[in-house]
Amino acid sequence: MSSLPRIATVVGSGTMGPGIAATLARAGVTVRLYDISTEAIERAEAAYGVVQGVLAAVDSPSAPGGSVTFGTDLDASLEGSELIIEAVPERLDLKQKVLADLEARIGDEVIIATNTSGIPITTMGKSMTLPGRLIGMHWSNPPHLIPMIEVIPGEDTDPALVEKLIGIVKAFDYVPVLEKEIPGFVENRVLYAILRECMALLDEGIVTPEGLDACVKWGIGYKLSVVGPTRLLDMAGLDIYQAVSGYLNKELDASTETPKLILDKIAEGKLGFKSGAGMYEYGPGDVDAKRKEIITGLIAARKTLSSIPEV
Ligand SMILES: NC(=O)C1=CN([C@@H]2O[C@H](COP(=O)(O)OP(=O)(O)OC[C@H]3O[C@@H](n4cnc5c(N)ncnc54)[C@H](O)[C@@H]3O)[C@@H](O)[C@H]2O)C=CC1
Ligand SMILES: Cc1ncc(C(=O)O)c(C(=O)O)c1O
Repeated sequence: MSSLPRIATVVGSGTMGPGIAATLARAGVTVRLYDISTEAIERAEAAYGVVQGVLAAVDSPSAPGGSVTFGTDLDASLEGSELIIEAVPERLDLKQKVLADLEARIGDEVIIATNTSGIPITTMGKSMTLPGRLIGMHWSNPPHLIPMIEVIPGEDTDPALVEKLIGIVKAFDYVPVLEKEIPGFVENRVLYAILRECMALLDEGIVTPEGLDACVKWGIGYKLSVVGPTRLLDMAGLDIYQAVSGYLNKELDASTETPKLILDKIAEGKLGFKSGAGMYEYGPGDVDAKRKEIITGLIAARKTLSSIPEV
């Protein structure tokens, strides 16, 4: 029998919601995508069409019977749902409010998974009557293309739920990574360590944005897409790591605040693709073209990586 829920609800249809919904639907789940905003639901309906094409292109597991419906009526969206995936903005107060509100509308047996980027699950569950039903399920963006999900139980999570969620993730052919709870979880701790150093290098004028992107993409990203960091150390030699880390680690950026470079851009309204400018400037049509190039590249890379042995 499939571990997948028959009906699932995704709460929040922004950047992440449509891809999450589409991935589950393609695996045969009846998915209801809910948002508080009508405009967000309209955008999600348009995004869903594009995402479906991408899932077909990567030969994502396909089972009959799945579907996505879109709506702004919460009770209708929760009707019969066995799994709720919360994907509202990354604010603890908002998430706690949404979780408490959801709980008041559902039966005790319904599981709630949160897609938080790194807020501790235990903290989030403090607003809940049954925090045992809450678990972290952190998808990576774009969620319909990155086939790995972090599974993070909080202190109060029912242990049986951990195995259940791992079974669900495997059932749609993604790789579950079980982790102990820590702010940022594993993926974003690593990503944000890289991004902190990158922003410091740009701020100090050590390299251009184009140079940084080329260096990290080919020197680090390409290699790490084939060999993980632990195996990379064996390939390089632990003695080399000792020699370099001995003088380099103390030089690395250790700031604890968001870089000024980023705060200045945000103050100018430059948020990235969503506002037409960010780290780079975009002319008419450029954002759509870049999005397309990224998706095409990720499809090609995923196919290649899926066809080679794990090292
Ligand atoms: N954007 C990313 O790259 C990733 C984001 N995440 C996490 O996923 C969550 C969602 O992120 P995004 O999709 O990027 O956010 P977003 O801001 O693009 O979308 C959030 C959506 O939630 C809706 N919303 C706000 N309040 C709501 C409520 N009370 N009920 C229902 N919907 C509500 C908004 O209208 C919006 O459409 C966050 O916790 C984020 O940290 C996780 C992985 C990657
Ligand atoms: C910049 C950034 N921040 C957070 C996340 C996340 O995983 O929550 C991502 C991502 O790629 O998924 C990200 O790029």
